[in-house]
Amino acid sequence: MGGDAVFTGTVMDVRRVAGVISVDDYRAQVTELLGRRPAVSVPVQDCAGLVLAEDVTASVSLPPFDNSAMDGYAVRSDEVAGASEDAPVQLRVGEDIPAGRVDVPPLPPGTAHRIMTGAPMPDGADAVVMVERTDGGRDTVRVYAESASGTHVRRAGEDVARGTVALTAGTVCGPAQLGLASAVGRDTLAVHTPPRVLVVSTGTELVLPPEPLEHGQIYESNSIMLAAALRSLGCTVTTVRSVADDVDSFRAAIEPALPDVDLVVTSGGVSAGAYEVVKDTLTGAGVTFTKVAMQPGGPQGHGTWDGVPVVTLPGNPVSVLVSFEAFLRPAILSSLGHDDVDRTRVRARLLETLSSPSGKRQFRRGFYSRTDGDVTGVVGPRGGPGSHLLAAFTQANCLIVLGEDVTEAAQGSEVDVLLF
Ligand SMILES: Nc1nc2c(c(=O)[nH]1)N[C@H]1C(S)=C(S)[C@@H](COP(=O)(O)OP(=O)(O)OC[C@H]3O[C@@H](n4cnc5c(N)ncnc54)[C@H](O)[C@@H]3O)O[C@H]1N2
Ligand code: MOO
Repeated sequence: MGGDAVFTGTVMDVRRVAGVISVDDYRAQVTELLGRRPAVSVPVQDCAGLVLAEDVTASVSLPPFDNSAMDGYAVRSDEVAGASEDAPVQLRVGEDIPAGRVDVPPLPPGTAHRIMTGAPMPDGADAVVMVERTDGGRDTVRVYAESASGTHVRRAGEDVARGTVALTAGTVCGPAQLGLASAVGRDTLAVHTPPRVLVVSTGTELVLPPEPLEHGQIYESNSIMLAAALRSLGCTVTTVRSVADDVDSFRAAIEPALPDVDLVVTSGGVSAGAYEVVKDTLTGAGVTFTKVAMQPGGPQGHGTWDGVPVVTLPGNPVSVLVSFEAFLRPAILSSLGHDDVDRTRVRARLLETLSSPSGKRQFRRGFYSRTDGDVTGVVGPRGGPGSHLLAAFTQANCLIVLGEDVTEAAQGSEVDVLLF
């Protein structure tokens, strides 16, 4: 079937459903809420993974001076012209020039300076003969090979010219970028630093391991997942792992921490029943609660609490992780200055037929694999659509995305897959 396959299903414009917002619009709102993190000066060694908030101009050229690419002898190329095993050229050995020598004397005619890799070329020398092409002499040296002008010489500025922009704002600082920043003399860089996040799990039923459970109680797991996901983006995370469904307890758990965090992420207490502690506390107090046209992860809220951005996620564990993928991850990456905030998206052929609610974008946990000779790959679901089915998530390496207009995606049809 491959690319010829079509989805069956009815088309529905989610924007026409009262009170429901599309995934893309909601993602844009959360991204706007988080904004752009301020630029902060950070030691270079702590910048891995962060995005530059400035152009880095080279204060020195790279290399900063002409230097030797080999251990050997700095020579005048015309003096070793024609040298060979049978007709070696003999030169007097002048100075030793190890790397780091700063008082390099010029090269007199008829002389070779012993020079090491990275050491500055002496004035008068225009080539290096590798030690292997000589007898390695200390007072005089026999040179067995000619060396054209420029041979084994690394020219000043051939990598980076002083005064030019070595790295542009918006660059993601990986090992090579941080190496270059150091090489051009920087010890700090202006970068967008990740937010400090307070993660709060609400629910009177929540118990922390290893306390024994009573019937009706469950072990708390959302804060562990969220903290891990947030830390993978570099965030500093503190957690409040279990707040009872009671407005006073919720306030008491969060308000004292607000001055020290940049973002609050809650889970639970946002749907339609009684005891919706997050909704009860924050409705009309800076947070808007919405239904997003997606499954799982429908009930959502976002806004500010005493000026601090708050994102309130639904309580079901799979909804938490899918919401992180759909909203928090792109919004945080954007706040950190990343242009590319999306997971790698590929097309894959479905290994079994899936159904999806009309008018909602469905995210199914899946396992994607490349197939030989296939530019896309194949994907099969892991577990059903239920947002309580966390175990299946641990078997997944991707999310299968079924669009709002899809009610059934047939086995063999192509679907979008977001790779973790
Ligand atoms: N009448 C309606 N009921 C529900 C609706 C609805 O639209 N109308 N939406 C359903 C959907 S979809 C979701 S998702 C949930 C969201 O509910 P809440 O955000 O209020 O979450 P809770 O009820 O507090 O918890 C849901 C579920 O998740 C478990 N949970 C919560 N926190 C944790 C945690 N930290 N660790 C592990 N598990 C957690 C909780 O025990 C519940 O089973 O509402 C539906 N209902
Ligand atoms: O939309 Mo809820 O998050 O599935 O179970």
